[in-house]
Amino acid sequence: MSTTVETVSAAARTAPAAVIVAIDGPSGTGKSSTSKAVAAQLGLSYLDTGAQYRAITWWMLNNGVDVSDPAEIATAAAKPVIVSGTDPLAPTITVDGEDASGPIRTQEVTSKVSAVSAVPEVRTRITELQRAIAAGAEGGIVVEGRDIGTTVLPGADIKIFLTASPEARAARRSGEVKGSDLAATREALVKRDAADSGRKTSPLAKAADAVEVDTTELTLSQVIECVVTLVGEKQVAK
Ligand SMILES: Nc1ncnc2c1ncn2[C@@H]1O[C@H](COP(=O)(O)OP(=O)(O)O)[C@@H](O)[C@H]1O
Ligand SMILES: Nc1ccn([C@@H]2O[C@H](COP(=O)(O)OP(=O)(O)O)[C@@H](O)[C@H]2O)c(=O)n1
Repeated sequence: MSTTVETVSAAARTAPAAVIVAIDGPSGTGKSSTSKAVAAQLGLSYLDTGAQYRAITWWMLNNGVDVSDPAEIATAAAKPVIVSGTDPLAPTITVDGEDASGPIRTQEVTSKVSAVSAVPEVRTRITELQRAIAAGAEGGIVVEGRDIGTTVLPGADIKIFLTASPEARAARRSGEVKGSDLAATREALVKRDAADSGRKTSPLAKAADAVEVDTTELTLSQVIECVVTLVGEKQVAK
C-alpha cells in the first residue's frame, strides 16, 4: 500500500504542473511563432485566438454579411461553427467543417478582421470558445492573442506581452510575402493596432501583471528561450 502512495507522490513531484500561458501583443511581435515553439517544447496545447477572429470574419464575408454594419455582424455572430485544433505542431481551424487555415490569411480578411472583432457579440461568442478550450486542455496550454491576459484568462499562470518597433514588425511581416511593399505593410499594421487598441470591448492591452518582452533586437530563438525560462520558473513555483 505504502508503495502505491509513494509512487503517486513521486510522480506528482516530478511531473511538471499544467500551466496556462497567455501571450498577447500587436501584430508581428512574434506571438504565433513563439507560442507554437514554447508549447511544442513544453508539451502544452496551443491556441491561436487571432485565427478564430479571422475565421468568423471569413465566414461573414462569404455569407453576405455587411462587415461595415455592426448590427449585421452581431446578428450573425452565433451562426458559424468554429473548431480549433490545438496541436502546436499542426494547428488547425475549420468553419462549418471546412478547412479555413488558408483563406483566413488573405489580405481581404486581414483588412476586415478588426471591424468584426470589435463587435461585442463576436467577442462574447469567441471568448466562450477560448475559455472552453483552455479548460479542456488538461496538460496546460499556451493561448495567444490580444486580450488573453486581461479578459479571456485573467487567472493565467503566466502572462507575457510581446512588443517590437513598428519598423521591425513591418519588416518581418513583409518578409513573409514576396514583393510586398514595406511602407504599405507598416501603414496597414499601425492602422490595425490602432483599431485593436482603441475598441471599447476588451482592447489590445498589456495586463498589469504581464511580463513585457521587447523583441525588436532579439532573434526568435532568444524570445522562445526567454519565454520557456519564464514558464519553467512558474512550473517550479506551482
Ligand atoms: N524575434 C524575431 N526576429 C525576427 N523575426 C521574427 C521574430 N519573431 C517572429 N519573427 C518572424 O516575424 C513574422 C511574424 O511573426 P508571428 O509569430 O506571426 O507574429 P505575430 O503572431 O505576433 O503576428 C514571422 O515570419 C516570424 O518568423
Ligand atoms: N485575442 C484576440 C486575437 C485577435 N484579435 C483580432 O484578430 C485580428 C487578427 O489577429 P492575428 O493574431 O491573426 O493577427 P496577426 O498578428 O497574426 O496579423 C487582430 O488584428 C484583432 O482584430 C482580437 O481581437 N483578439
